Order: sequence, then structure tokens, then C-alpha cells
Amino acid sequence: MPSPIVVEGHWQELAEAVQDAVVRMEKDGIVPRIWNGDHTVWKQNPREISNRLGWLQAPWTMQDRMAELEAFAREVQGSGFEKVVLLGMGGSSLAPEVLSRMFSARDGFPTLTVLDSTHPDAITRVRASLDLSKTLFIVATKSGGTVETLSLFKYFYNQVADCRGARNAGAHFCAITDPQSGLEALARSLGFRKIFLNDPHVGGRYSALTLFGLVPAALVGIDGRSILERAQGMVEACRQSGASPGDGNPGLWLGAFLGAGALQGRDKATVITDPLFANFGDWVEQLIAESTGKEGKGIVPVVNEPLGHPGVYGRDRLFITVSVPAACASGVGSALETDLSKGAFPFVCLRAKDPYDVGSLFFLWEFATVVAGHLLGIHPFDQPDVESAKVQAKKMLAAYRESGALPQVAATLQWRNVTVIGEATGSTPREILASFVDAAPHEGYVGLQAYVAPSPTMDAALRALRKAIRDRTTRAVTVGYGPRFLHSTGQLHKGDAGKGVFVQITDEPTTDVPIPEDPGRETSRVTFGALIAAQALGDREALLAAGRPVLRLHLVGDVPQTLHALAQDL
Ligand SMILES: O=P(O)(O)OC[C@H]1O[C@](O)(CO)[C@@H](O)[C@@H]1O
Repeated sequence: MPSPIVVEGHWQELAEAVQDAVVRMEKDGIVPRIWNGDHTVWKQNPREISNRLGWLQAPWTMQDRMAELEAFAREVQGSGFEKVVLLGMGGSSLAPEVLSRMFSARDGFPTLTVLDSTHPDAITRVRASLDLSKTLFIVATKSGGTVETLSLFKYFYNQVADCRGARNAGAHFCAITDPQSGLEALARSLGFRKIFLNDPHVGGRYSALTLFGLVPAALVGIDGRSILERAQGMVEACRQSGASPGDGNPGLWLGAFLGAGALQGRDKATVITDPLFANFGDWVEQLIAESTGKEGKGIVPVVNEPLGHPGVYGRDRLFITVSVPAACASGVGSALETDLSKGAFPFVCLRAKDPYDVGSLFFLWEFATVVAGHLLGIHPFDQPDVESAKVQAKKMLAAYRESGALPQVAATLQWRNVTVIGEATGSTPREILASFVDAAPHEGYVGLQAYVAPSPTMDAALRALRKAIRDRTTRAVTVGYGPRFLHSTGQLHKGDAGKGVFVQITDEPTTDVPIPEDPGRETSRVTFGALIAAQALGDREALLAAGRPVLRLHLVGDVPQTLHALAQDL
């Protein structure tokens, strides 16, 4: 059976290892065992495995829910909502973001904004853009307890209650969560317009093709049925045991490529996407990083990276391009594509037909990730190291509640508008940054963790700094906005082999926003500014405790300008 997505492999020197991995997995019956829900594919203990395999059936089971989703979308349209704002983190927000960016806004349907930042400037910007009387909020959290999501909910609930009256506020909210979560109870008590209860046997990062992806998609008029149909084609392809290049089980191939590559030291899986799939990389990043980055192992996803000439890439890279047909040869092209095909790097090209193939791609990557997880011998469904940062952030907040201030960390250098914190060599921020990233281990990586408000200007500045560091060091450089990355690459940063070094970028929000203690109550003991600062401090503690080097650059004033200046000087 030909794959619904063309998977072209140029394995180069990995060819034998990939082939061996496929043959070994065939012999061990890995594919049928995955489909039979056999937890021993990964671990002897079924904990968080046997009850995390619902995504394998989702493309079929979700079909039965589509009529309900479409009816809800009509109801929302009919009620005059012009905007939908999704509040959620990680697996609860990344797939809706991919879908809403891929498909252009449909006439007569609301538009979607995803808010997964707790930076006060990001919140006030979104708030200022809304006519609350015409806005519906989706509160999306599997666990029902994620602090960022619940804090955003409490803030916007009070905003709506102020504008529409407490009795009408609930009608502006719907929830997507697991049955019996804290959010379900809260949503019932506040009279939410709708509560969608997802299959609890699906983990957050595997939930794109469940209610978490499909409800927001339906609300903005995306044809979820077509997306599911494409995914079903991939489900069938991933049931096959046989695999030969360009044919057979594409999930097995891609997983073998990622897993065998990592075992051979090519653990920087660089994903290059066509503009059509612009945000797909962010979704893949969470899937790979949170699934594989643990137990001292891991695959480092490198996404949204500016292309460079082959000399800037280390021997630890492999590449995967995701594109529509014409682009595979040219669109993501440039010198890199030519050099990849000349044999410099192992690479796989995934060719989709059109945007609806995103359904196939979601499933393909999910399957490939658990196959790679099997090869690495890790548990692809848990995230044990996310907790350490949460515990530290809670400690910081407890201190804040008690004393009204967060614990201070001593500055190493104060230089114009930059405060440097951390062990440092050099007398300017530029020198310190340069020596810090130069000291990244051979075939290690640099993680830029930006606790600032996302914007296109900030994206461009971070991109410039990222490129400058990569070109200087030939190390892979990843970028994530905080606290969003804590729910994506945060697990890998603390759980992998420890070859990452981390640069925290923090700033001073222009305003601060209080987080209500409870929805409907004005009292507040913590602000969003304190929360994001506590999370940065907490993750710093967790990284240091795990033996990871951390440098903090605290910037005052024009952050993008300072980042550009640092990049230029590097
Ligand atoms: O959907 P929830 O429970 O709010 O979780 C959001 C994200 O946080 C994590 O649980 C931990 O980072 C992710 O796995 C998940 O996608």
C-alpha cells in the first residue's frame, strides 16, 4: 500500500542502521504489538502507557463526534460570536494553532486567537483586541489544573463578567477537558455554554486529532471530516508491518530514521517546513521533545531555524522536510536542499498533497515518535521532569505570597540596560554570552528561553540571535517563549543527556495584571508578572539542580533592539 504522504528517504550513512532497526522491529512484531496496546513495547510497567493509547483509534472514533461539533459551530455562529480565544498550553493549544494558521479564515465564521503566554504585555494586547460581547473563550486543559490556563481563565472570566454581567458570563466560555477534572466541575458551576469531555486515554501531545484539535477547528469553519479522513488513510498505512523505502509503513520508517539516527549521535532532528505548514514545527517540537527527552536520552527537535550553508551544521544533525509537492525540490530549497541531496546529511522528505494532509501528518509523527521511543528504550507518554520546574515555581510563589517579593538572584554584571546573572567570563554581555555558548559541549545545543511577550518583532530578534549563535558555534540552537516551552521542550532540557546550555531572556513587563483568586472574585494575591518571573526562577533552579548551565540576561527597555545588538556583535 503506498503511503498517503510520500516519504522519500535519503538515509546516507544511516541506511544500514535504519534498515537494521526496521528488520529487528519486524522480527519483534512491534507494529502489531503497538496496535494491540502492548505496553512492553516500551516498559514492563503499564503505568501511563496502557491508558495513553487512545490516539491510535481517534481518527475513527472522532468521526462519530463531528455532527455534534458542527452543530456547536453553527450555534456559536448564530449567537453572533466573531472571535474565539483559546486559552491553553502545550498539547492543548499547539494543534489548534497549526490548524488555524494553515486554513484561511472562512467567511461568516469567527477567527481564532490562541493565547499561551502569561506575559502581562501579551495578555493586555489580546484583551485590547477583543470586543468581549462577541468573544467566545475555549478553556482547554486535559488535566484541568494547569496554572497558566486557569489563571488566564480567571482573568478573562472576570473581564467578561464586568462587561456582560455575572449571570451571562458562562455563556462566553466552553471547556475541553478530561472527565471529572477540576475544570469540569468549575465549568458546570459557572454555567459554561458547553463542556467537551475528551477521551482520557489520550495524552496532551497526542491529542491533535481529538476534541482538543477538532473543536477549535470546527468553530472557525475548518473541515475536520476531511482532516480525519486523511488521518484514517495514515492509520491504515501505519498498520502495515512491511516497510521498504517509499513503500510500506511510513510511521515505522520515520520512527526508525529518528531513533536509529539518535542512537548514532544524530540526535538533532531538524524539521524544515514549507510556509503552508509554518506552525507545524512547533507541534512536532513538543511531541518529540516531551516524548523522548528523558532518562538521560532524547531527540532534540530543531524547528523554525533559519536555513544556513552546510558548514554551519554539525555531524549531529539529520533533516526532515515537510512540504507540498513543488516545494520539496525547490520551496524549502536553497543551497541546503541541494547539499542535503548531494549526500552531506541524512534527510527525509515528507510530501503532502494539500493542507488536509495535516491529518495524515499528525498521525504519522505520533506513530513515528512512539516507534523512536521504543528504539531509545524510553517511556514516550510521561513527562517526569516537567514537575521539577513546577515545584520550584510554587516555592517561589509561596515566598512571594508571604513577603510580597520573589527571591532575588545576585547579578554578575550590570551593563547599560542588561543585567547578567550566572557564572560568567567576560566584561560585557556580548563577551559573556559568547564565552557561555562557546562552552556548549561538542554536539550539544543552546536553548534560548525567552520569557517575553511573543510578537513578530520579537520573533525576528530571537531568530537573529539564534542564527548568530549557530553560525558562531555550529551548535544547534533552539528557541522557545516562556512559559510555553516549559510544556514543550522543558522536559527534554532537564531529562535528556545533559548536552544543552540555556540562556534565559527576561524583561520588565510594561504593565502588570492581577490574577483573580477565583473566578468572579476581585481579590488577588499574585500577578501575571509575578507568575512568569517565578516560573523563570523555578526553571532556572530545576535546570541548575539537574546540572545544566544557565545564563540569565535580564533586559530593560527595547528588548528586540537589544537582542539584535547582541546578535550583531556576536
Ligand atoms: O492540557 P493540560 O493538562 O493543561 O497540559 C498542558 C501541557 O502540560 C503538560 O502536561 C506538561 O508540560 C503537557 O504534557 C501538556 O500538553
